[in-house]
Amino acid sequence: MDEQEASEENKLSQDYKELIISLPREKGWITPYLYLFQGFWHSSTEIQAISTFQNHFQAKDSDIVVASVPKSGTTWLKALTFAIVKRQYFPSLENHPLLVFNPHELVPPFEFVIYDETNWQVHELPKMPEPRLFGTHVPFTSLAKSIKESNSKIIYICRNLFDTFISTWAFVNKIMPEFFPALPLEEAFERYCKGIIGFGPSWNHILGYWRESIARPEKVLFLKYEDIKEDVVFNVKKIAEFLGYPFTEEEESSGAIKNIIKLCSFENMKELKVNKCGTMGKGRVVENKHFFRKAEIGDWVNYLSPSMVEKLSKIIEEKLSGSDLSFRVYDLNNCT
Ligand SMILES: Nc1ncnc2c1ncn2[C@@H]1O[C@H](COP(=O)(O)OS(=O)(=O)O)[C@@H](OP(=O)(O)O)[C@H]1O
Repeated sequence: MDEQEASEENKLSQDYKELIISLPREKGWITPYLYLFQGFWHSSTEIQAISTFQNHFQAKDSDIVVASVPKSGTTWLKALTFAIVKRQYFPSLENHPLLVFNPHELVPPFEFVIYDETNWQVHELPKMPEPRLFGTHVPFTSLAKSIKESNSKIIYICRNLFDTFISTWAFVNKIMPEFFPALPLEEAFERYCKGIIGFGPSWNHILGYWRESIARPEKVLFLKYEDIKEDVVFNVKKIAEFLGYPFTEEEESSGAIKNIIKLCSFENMKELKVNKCGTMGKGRVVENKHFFRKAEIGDWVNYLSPSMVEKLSKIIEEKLSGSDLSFRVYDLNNCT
């Protein structure tokens, strides 16, 4: 066992060490290994956090869970959800929490904050004002049972997998521990195509929430990054209605929707001090600025070779076939 692996393993309790050893494993992107747990690839510390979450989390009917594939618009959707749902308490944009907190702090993730051994915020749960807002990258099948059985709501965001892959690869290379070698694009791509990425295979993650949104449309709202970009007003109204916080005509005419959109826009958020200079996490400290890169549709054209595009296109076509699900891969506004 090398030094990095040992340091990951040290964070685990004995029971989890035994579980982890029994799982299939592959080389990780920013951790020594990813392990196949309940059909998806996770780091060892994520598995411990997910299991604790599954065993202990008690959902309330008023809870809202922002779920996503990593690097598909989570930060944006968390900001929009917080601004929409909590607008009664923060009607003014001049002293809004989103101006001084990163969206991941306001909508904490189960697996990286609440049930993560290093950050451990379980004691905060009883203090959270309702509706409680949570984030997660955990696949639908691995969510705590009480979320599925309660009347809590889930809003899910995903993004075309070409941009999601590039966004992930760029992010990983920025937050990589110094002693870790840089991850070449080609190597990352091969692992991605095999589904070996944290919380992957990404297509199975997407299909899990997609199918649930069809079976229970009142429970899961399925959103695509590209659709929100194309018509953000329509989607903000849709999110508000789905969550049970619709905008009144008066709010609409007074510019409440436009204000929320502006507050949560990439251009605004990226320039805030908290997002330029702030950090998050205790174990692996991540600079908030890395959550804001380009926010474009189709940036992948600058990175992927024709053969890579062909390979990933075929995989996506095969994996999503029969699901009635497809993605826009170029920004139509920038197409000539
Ligand atoms: N406000 C806002 N509006 C639109 N787009 C935004 C916004 N904030 C972040 N981003 C872009 O989203 C990408 C990061 O994805 P996530 O937020 O899902 O990352 S994470 O999973 O929470 O780490 C990443 O995309 P890329 O730029 O393509 O890498 C971010 O730039």
